[in-house]
Amino acid sequence: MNEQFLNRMQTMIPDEFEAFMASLDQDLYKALRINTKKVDPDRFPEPGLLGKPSPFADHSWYVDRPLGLDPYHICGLFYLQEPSASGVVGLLDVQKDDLVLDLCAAPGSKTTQIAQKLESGMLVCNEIDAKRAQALLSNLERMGVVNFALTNSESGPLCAAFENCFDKVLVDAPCSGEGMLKKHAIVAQTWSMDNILMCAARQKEIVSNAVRALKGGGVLVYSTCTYAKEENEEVVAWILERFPEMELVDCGAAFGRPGLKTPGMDASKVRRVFPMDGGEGQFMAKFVKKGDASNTPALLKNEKPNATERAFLREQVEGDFSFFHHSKEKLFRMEHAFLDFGKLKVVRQGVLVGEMKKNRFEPAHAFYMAADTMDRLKNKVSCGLCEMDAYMHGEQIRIEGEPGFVGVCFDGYPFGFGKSDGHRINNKIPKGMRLLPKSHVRMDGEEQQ
Ligand SMILES: C[S@@+](CC[C@H](N)C(=O)[O-])C[C@H]1O[C@@H](n2cnc3c(N)ncnc32)[C@H](O)[C@@H]1O
Repeated sequence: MNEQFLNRMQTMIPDEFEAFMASLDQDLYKALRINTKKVDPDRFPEPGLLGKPSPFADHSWYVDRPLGLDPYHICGLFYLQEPSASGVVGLLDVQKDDLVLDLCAAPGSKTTQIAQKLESGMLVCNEIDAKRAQALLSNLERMGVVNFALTNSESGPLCAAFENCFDKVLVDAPCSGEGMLKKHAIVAQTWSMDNILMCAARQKEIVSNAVRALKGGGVLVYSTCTYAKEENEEVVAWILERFPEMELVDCGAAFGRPGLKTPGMDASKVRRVFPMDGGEGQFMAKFVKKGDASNTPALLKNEKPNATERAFLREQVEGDFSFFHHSKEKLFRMEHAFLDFGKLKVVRQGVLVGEMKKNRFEPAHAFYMAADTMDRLKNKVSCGLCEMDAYMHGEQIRIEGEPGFVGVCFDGYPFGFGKSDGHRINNKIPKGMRLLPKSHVRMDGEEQQ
């Protein structure tokens, strides 16, 4: 371990340094957050998985094992989220009709948490790294998020295009990641003061853009998963000095501890979590933007599905949808009007329903995963764990039923779709999502690869 890092920690928390060092030898804190859009937390089907409730967020529970291959995880009933990370979104105080921007969103633990709080509102989540944006998209689909746009942009142009537009903005900034020491050995190997200072400069740039995108009266939350003061309290003090319109407000968290005393900011208003507090490490601060500057973002014209698309929707789902948009041959839907992003790179906006191929309509995986249609699907088949395991490995399954497209479910929860010939379901799980040949779904509750 880097000596300078250890010296800094000793200075930062002299009375608890030994406890901090001991925490480095303990297992990582693990937790899951129940997806309230897909399941009533009181009816979570695997209560045996849940350890103690996490103090950081509602519906978040400590767990004691890896659960990435748990069937309910694949169905999107929960998200595996480091417990202290789940404390950040509560500070945003998301209202169901808010327009929210998550500027640094991949892989999506906080963005999917924000989405759970929205109803008629909408989430714009952004990720600068194209590869990480794909991982984020996969999590958004798995969790069944409907009203979202995922952009792949630098923070500057995105925030300039949406000046004074957002009710809430989250900057979960790229940081030196000292709270990830145990998870990623690389953090310890590459620790340096230069890196901390580089991160701090980048954080200030991202926050400056975020302030621009926030409406007057709106809330900005700044968070990191590092302990370095230069990236935490000192960034907060810098924001207050640079942007007089930003007011630091008490983050109102009932967990963790106050920040470190720092000139130019009130450390009692921000929150820190160290491993001694029940999570790996998180810093968070909440600001309100003074004034009433407010812009309404430009919208795209609502489009109508064509006759083939309409026939598909009628055949598959009870009830109606509100907003549609086409891009080339693809059809997307949302329960919020589509936003106009102009020339910005949009990876996805809304639920991909499917695509016209010649004169046929080929549905998409995301369509069957959406949380708001789960109980409205007309054609679905249920399989047991062995069949799900086979299906997730790309095999066909034998189930009698009506020919045509069907949602394929485990315990009533869709995890994909297929095309039935009346006897067998032809596998339509996207290739990139299939399990590796030797991996198994939840054998003895363990992930095995
Ligand atoms: C701490 S991670 C975000 C974690 C995420 N909020 C979550 O809870 O799952 C920070 C993200 O910021 C992205 N990032 C890196 N440089 C950036 C920049 N200059 N502007 C915006 N985002 C950046 C990284 O690719 C990374 O995905």
